Amino acid sequence: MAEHTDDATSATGRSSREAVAPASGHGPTGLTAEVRLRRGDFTLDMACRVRPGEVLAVLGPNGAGKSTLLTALTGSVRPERGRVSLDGRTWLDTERRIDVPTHRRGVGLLAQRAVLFPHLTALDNVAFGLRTAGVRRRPARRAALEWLRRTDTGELSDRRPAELSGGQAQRVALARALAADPELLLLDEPLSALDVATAPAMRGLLRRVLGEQRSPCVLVTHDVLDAVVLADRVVVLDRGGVVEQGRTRRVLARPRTAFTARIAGLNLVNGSAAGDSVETPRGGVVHGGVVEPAGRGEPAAAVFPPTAVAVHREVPEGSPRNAIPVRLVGMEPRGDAIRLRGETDPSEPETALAADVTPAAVAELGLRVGDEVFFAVKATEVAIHPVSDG
Ligand SMILES: Nc1ncnc2c1ncn2[C@@H]1O[C@H](COP(=O)(O)OP(=O)(O)OP(=O)(O)O)[C@@H](O)[C@H]1O
Repeated sequence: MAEHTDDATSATGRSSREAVAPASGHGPTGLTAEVRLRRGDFTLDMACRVRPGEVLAVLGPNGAGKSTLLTALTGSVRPERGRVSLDGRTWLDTERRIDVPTHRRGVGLLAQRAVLFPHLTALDNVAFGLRTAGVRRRPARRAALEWLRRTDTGELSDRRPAELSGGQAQRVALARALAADPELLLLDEPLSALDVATAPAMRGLLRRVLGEQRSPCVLVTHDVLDAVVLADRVVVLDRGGVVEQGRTRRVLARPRTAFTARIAGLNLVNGSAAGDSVETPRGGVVHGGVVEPAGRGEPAAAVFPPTAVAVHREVPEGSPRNAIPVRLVGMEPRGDAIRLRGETDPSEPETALAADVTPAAVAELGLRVGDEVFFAVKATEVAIHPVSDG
């Protein structure tokens, strides 16, 4: 996935460094969008930029404007003011009265539930888009079969949607969206309708195929794990505006709004994959259960909830625990518990981890901010995920 800076998304403002890029003709520049769109009492007013091959996750509470942003990008609703361009081609410019219709925007959309033609086989569903783009029947079917293989549904090519599970149908819908070689890929809660047994495999598949994509991708999700695994950058919307944005890891590690803090309630230890563990750049190792295998040395994260962490003064012995040395940098009440924040690397505050412990445990250990302690977590509580570089 692409390299980028932190601040490629900003609240709308003409003085912003993120003014819409001029049509350059110097190769792909990705998506640039600046929209103001009113729906009833609600106004979406934001700007974002997504580079070629980059995945931008859009997070935010219900009603924040995530779906409204997608309608502005697809062209199904026209913003009252705005500009949208893709690789320097203008899709929308309200000042210049340009508004390219949806069907000419080259958008591939994967929705919550697969929308497939019920009377067509999986193969014909995927080939359909290619046929309408003028590809002849046989090459279209060949390409469609290849896309089904890439989404692990090659053996389902003759089935109709009614004969597919939700997860299988979603894979076919992904194949269809990608087969059309979209200029912009939009994923609208692509995993939220899948059950807990199916979602991880689909998330892994998305990670693989998005890693190979050159078009920019906007991913709307409620699940912070989707952002961690799939996105290079995140933008957090609230009441129609951008409240946080930046590289995924940084935004989640240093949340600046209550919403982000709530959704970011997962510990992440980033490093590189080594079988059923993650090796950190400073030589630490965290063991866990592999959710999706990653090649040795690939970027990976060990993920665990603060409630799974126990705090010790000394390294706990004789149990299958990870013991991560930390310096306590924060202590605050959280419901019935106390949330401790522990810094693992003073030069990188974003590596801080959280532990939810009882007030009794804090009193018993006599914990104070500044103490050097160990955060212990059982390997069975840790999930190892391959992650984006974000
Ligand atoms: N057609 C419409 N007419 C009037 N208001 C609308 C319309 N569509 C959406 N809204 C309002 O716009 C606001 C943003 O809605 P939107 O669906 O974009 O939020 P969201 O972030 O996608 O929420 P969710 O996570 O619940 O899907 C909401 O207050 C919603 O009520």
